[in-house]
Amino acid sequence: MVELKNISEKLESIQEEYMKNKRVMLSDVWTDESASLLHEAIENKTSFLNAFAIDGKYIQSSDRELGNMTTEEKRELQRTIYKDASNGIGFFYGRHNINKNTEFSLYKALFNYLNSDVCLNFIRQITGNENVISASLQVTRYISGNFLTRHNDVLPSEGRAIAYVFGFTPNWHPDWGGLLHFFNAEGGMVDTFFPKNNTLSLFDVNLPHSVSYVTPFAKYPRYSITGWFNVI
Ligand SMILES: O=C(O)CCC(=O)C(=O)O
Ligand SMILES: [Fe+2]
Repeated sequence: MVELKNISEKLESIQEEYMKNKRVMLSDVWTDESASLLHEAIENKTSFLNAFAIDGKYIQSSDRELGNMTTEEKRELQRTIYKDASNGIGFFYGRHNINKNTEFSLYKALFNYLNSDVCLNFIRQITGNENVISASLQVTRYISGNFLTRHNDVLPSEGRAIAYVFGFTPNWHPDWGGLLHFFNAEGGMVDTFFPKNNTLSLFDVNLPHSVSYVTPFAKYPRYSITGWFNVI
């Protein structure tokens, strides 16, 4: 069983903040049992595929596939990824997709919970978006060298309305990167959400944002469960 804590007494201030900034970060969101079950599953029971693009083509490679590359191949891959990133479109991070066909019982329960009326009503209340009817999800892992350059999450074909990030990273140091930055329309940085454990960041898909480069000296991976609340 996974579930969020009841936070009805804080709801009004959360709503106000979301309405004002189109983003909000909540702390201590999962029940203690859910937080530790999810954390343990992400760390020990989840296989990640490394997502990146080469010449505009979306690629997902396992850690083993990347590990088996020669030094020369790795260097070439890095060069290609960095070239796109330097032009403003780049990503390199680990992901594990969860959907209605997922068999692992905890992730199945998580998918059902995030798509339940209890959870969707909570999101509708905070954001004022009454049309939210589904959630899509993935587990993500950012290790040293991973990043996601500035973008928005608008994708009409999937009806994305609100992006969410459940943080599962205790004891993160800002020097390690992996910071969720928000930008205004002029490209100025307006806010930063710091990776933490048992948090929920919610933001409007129109807000430009990025995940900063995770430095070579990051002690741990930055783990999250992330996705979108959708209107279709
Ligand atoms: O992990 C995060 O903080 C944000 C991820 C993100 O922006 C995305 O996956 O589109
Ligand atoms: Fe995003």
